[in-house]
Amino acid sequence: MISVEEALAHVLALVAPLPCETEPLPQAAGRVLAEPAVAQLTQPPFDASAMDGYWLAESDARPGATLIVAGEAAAGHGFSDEIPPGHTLRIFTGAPCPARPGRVIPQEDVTRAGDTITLSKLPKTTHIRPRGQDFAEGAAHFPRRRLNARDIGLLAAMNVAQVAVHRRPVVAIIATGDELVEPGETPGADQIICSNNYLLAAEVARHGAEARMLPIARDNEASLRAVLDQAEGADLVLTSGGASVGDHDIVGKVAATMGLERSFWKVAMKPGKPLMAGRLGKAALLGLPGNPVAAAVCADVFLRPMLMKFQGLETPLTLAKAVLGCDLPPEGPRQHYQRARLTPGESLPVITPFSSQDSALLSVLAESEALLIRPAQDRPRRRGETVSYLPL
Ligand SMILES: Nc1nc2c(c(=O)[nH]1)N[C@H]1C(S)=C(S)[C@@H](COP(=O)(O)OP(=O)(O)OC[C@H]3O[C@@H](n4cnc5c(N)ncnc54)[C@H](O)[C@@H]3O)O[C@H]1N2
Ligand code: MOO
Repeated sequence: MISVEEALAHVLALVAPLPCETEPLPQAAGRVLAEPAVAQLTQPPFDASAMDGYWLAESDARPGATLIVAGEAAAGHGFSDEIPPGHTLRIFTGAPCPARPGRVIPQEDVTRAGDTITLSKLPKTTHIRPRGQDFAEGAAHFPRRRLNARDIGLLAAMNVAQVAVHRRPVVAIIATGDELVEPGETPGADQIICSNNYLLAAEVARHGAEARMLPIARDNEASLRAVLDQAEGADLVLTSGGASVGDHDIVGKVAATMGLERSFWKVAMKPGKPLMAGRLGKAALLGLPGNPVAAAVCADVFLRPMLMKFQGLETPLTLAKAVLGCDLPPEGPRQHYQRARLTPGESLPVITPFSSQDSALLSVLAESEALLIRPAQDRPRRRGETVSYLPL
């Protein structure tokens, strides 16, 4: 068995960033830029008023001064004539200011009578947003993460109507097992519902990839081979079940006959021990254990980094710190990912693993907020000790 760190290095070695494609901005949220986006203009393009009020030249800015209103500027409607000394410009938020030193007095701070205003006090700020305050033409935006709504807003303001992004990875999802039926079907007496595919498809979508759900493969060579054939063209083949040592665990065997170059089989982690990975034709293959929680934990630890790398991102697993909420016994030879609850603590949150850690319990997994990580052969831990966890 190899360590989690070694296994992660192996799975990442199976992945290369996918080529880039052009996407119109409205479709770019959640995608990863393949090259810097460049601002096509300067923002704001002119000195802009930040308030509804009156623009006046700096030389006229004296408390008590009375000025004549010479014209009006609104957002989208500049005022191009000169404002002579002793005059002021009625101005609204977003309107261009005259191109000489001046300031905007909010309308609350003046007294208006007919065509004149009298200044009461002079605010400390000019209430003018200088040209280029946000960004200049040619400025680059290249966040190393999936684009969020705030990025899309910035790119739109930069007049970037389309972006170069990495292609989304296509993930073929295959469940294996004679016992499985799809949700909505009526299982026979010895059958259960296939849940792994749905959990995995949701993970795949959540991380910006495209899930291709394939039919359930039965526990025989012909069926599995036929379904694996349907994975043709996917960037990643994600199987679950049939990974262990039982007579019906045939994923490794069948994939080998189809040319799998196996990187590893079995990882010193709990749950997730029978995990396998390799290259199958042009695709990477990640063979998850069938136990639903084992599949889910392996998705958190291995699938997510793979999906990120396909999209040009190398995001290390970010572990957080918490304080143990209970005593724990020593650990065995595998790194243990314990499903746990988080509650607020003094400086760090308090983490308390659920009492049952059986890797079939989806009800416990669904309540979990974190995976407490216990190193292999960890000594007993006492309540109050600081530990690491993977947030869910
Ligand atoms: N003698 C040994 N037996 C087992 C070992 C071992 O080392 N020696 N490892 C155990 C561990 S750890 C795991 S994890 C499981 C994983 O085995 P497989 O990957 O071969 O999974 P299956 O046997 O096919 O299924 C296990 C379990 O999960 C259920 N399952 C499978 N697919 C789905 C699905 N799509 N949706 C919902 N549930 C699914 C299946 O019905 C089984 O109950 O092996 C242990 N055994
Ligand atoms: O990976 Mo298995 O479920 O360790 O429980």
